[in-house]
Amino acid sequence: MSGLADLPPLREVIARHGLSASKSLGQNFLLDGQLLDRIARVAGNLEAQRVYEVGPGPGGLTRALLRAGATVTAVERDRRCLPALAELTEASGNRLRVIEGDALEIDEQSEAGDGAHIVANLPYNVGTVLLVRWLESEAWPPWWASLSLMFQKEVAERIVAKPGTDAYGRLAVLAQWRAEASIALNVHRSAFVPPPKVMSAVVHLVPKAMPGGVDPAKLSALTGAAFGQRRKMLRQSLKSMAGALDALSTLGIAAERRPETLSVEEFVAVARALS
Ligand SMILES: C[S@@+](CC[C@H](N)C(=O)[O-])C[C@H]1O[C@@H](n2cnc3c(N)ncnc32)[C@H](O)[C@@H]1O
Repeated sequence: MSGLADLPPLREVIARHGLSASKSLGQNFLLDGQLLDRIARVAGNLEAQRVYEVGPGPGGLTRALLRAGATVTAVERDRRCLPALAELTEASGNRLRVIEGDALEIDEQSEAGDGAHIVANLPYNVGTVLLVRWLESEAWPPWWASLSLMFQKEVAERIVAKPGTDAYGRLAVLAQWRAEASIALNVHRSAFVPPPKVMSAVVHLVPKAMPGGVDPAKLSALTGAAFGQRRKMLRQSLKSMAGALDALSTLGIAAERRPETLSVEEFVAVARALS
């Protein structure tokens, strides 16, 4: 039986299985083994850890995760990729289990198991929907141990943005409320086949230990209303949200401020008062 070291180069696998990249599935593949190892290391030491990978495609990142010693559950929508992934399952001595399906539909917690590290290189629209779902988990700490996710650079910058910047908005407040969020790695567009139009970056998020008492839906509604009219003062943008202006006044937050001047902690304090 062949092992991971004996696998043919990814380019060969892609050609043999006819895996031309599909635009509608947001497919841009990474083929450079060293870069893929660096991306896998963003998740930390994966020796004997469980990983949930979304969108393995032909399996470049999956190979790196397996090389790092992880046991991987992967969900892939494109059935054309399954034969190439089956070869990886065999070469890894069954440390890879592949589920054919849509990551937005499956019961990921029971498939991946509590404590799994989530790693994904996804089309950015699917990635942001999943990120918000993982961050808005009712149970906290959540079922996952960490998130290492590739985004287009502009989205990555919105996740880690600080108050007072143009990139600061709902995504920054939600992400930094519940996690330590950082850009771990920039990835040049030329690393992908085919190259996308924009640069990418891997964001690393680790859940924060935190007290409860804040309803994620309230924080989402609050930041949605405030940043939905980001040029307006809070007095205007929050006027139709029951209790919001009273909460601002109780907390000593001036209603004349604009949303990008509020810290994550101030948004969370208002959401707590509304929860
Ligand atoms: C950008 S490619 C990355 C492939 C591979 N991980 C790599 O780094 O080379 C995104 C992958 O996600 C898959 N994908 C897209 N939407 C998906 C979804 N909703 N559920 C599961 N997989 C999806 C695509 O088929 C594709 O294989």
